[in-house]
Amino acid sequence: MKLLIKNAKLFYANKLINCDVLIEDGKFTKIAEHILVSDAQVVDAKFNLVTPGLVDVHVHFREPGQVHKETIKTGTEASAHGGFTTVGAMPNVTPVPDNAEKFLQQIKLNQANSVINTLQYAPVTLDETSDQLVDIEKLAKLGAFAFSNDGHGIMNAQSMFMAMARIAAIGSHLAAHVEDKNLFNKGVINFGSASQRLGLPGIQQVAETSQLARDLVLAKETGVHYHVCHISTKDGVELVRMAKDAGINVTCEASPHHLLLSDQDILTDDANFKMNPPLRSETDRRALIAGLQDGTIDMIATDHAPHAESEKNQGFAKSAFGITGIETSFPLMYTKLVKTGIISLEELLALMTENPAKIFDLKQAGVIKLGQPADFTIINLDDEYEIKQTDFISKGTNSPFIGDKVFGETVQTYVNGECVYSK
Ligand SMILES: NC(=O)N[C@@H](CC(=O)O)C(=O)O
Ligand SMILES: [Zn+2]
Ligand SMILES: [Zn+2]
Repeated sequence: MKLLIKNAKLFYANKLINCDVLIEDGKFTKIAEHILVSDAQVVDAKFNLVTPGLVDVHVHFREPGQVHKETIKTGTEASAHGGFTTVGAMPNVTPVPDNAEKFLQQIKLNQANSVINTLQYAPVTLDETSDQLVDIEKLAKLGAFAFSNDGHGIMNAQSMFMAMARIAAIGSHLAAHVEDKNLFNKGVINFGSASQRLGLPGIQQVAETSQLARDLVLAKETGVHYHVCHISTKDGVELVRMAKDAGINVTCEASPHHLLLSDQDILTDDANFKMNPPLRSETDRRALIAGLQDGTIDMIATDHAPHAESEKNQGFAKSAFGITGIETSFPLMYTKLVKTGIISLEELLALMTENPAKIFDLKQAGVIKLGQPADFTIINLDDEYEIKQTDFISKGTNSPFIGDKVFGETVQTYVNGECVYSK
């Protein structure tokens, strides 16, 4: 089977080049200015962007347990629509895949239902809520690509310390939702002027930063690769910057919503602006942008957290935390960060492909290389379109960006040389 992509504006070796790309048996086999093959299926990319398939290390699909919010099928089809070919699925499903049997069952479900590459996180502790560690070594052997208690975090310092030591010993990765529950204050929004204005209980910034400081000390001691999920505060970015300068093995991600919105954008009691961590102040948002520009923030991750409409239309006090994000991430980042000159297109693509792949040792993802599986996405950077609720493939349409006009629509997405999304 041969597939020839003509007239690509290809992101290749950190540069954009105009060329043709040949794919044979699902792998990249030739990249050249002009390729002529008589027996290939031809796709004219029309000098649209051709990027390695986007990589997102932080998504929530809800299967098993809450398939009314999302299934692996709808989640991965939505991912393909967003240009993603590899995602890391968080383990806060029901049941939590916290032993060999449940983990293998989860992997089977993922394989049977995914149209892209779905990598599976294992939890760090039983049920994600106890202090008792899972069998880290066994779950890694069974294919856990990293460990995380996302959604809950790890309150007990000893559990965290032991988990880090064991994850370091096998060379895996620990991704942390940093939030001290004891400082959470039953909050539903950032603590500050917006929580006062709307009369809602606020989540203090120290809930994030105090636990992050603890973890950085433990990461230094154990040498583990420690990855900070959805960083949201100025002080958090500063802590990561200092830790990196001190040689601690820490990386971090930021989500499109924390980079683009602040609590000042919450004008009404609309829970499409409710997520955890919450939208912070404009000062925090700017610090995140600075962290993206100077490399303190290593990657963009969506924290795609779909919920049903009935779970999101009850105002801040009662609605679920989280927003859908996998279908709007690239266009939002491209329109609001690249077109405005805040970062370059090459920088954005690295943040969404090569960086996450390298940092999480995903050898088959994030770059276009000869011999590599042909996972790539064709993206139209020229035509503006509107983010519409009716265009989501995800079951979750809980987005604060509906109605925004953006550039960067996915034209086609390919996994192993097969088209898995076409506009
Ligand atoms: N981000 C959220 O607000 N919610 C996530 C959990 C999480 O990422 O902490 C979810 O699973 O819904
Ligand atoms: Zn989280
Ligand atoms: Zn999450």
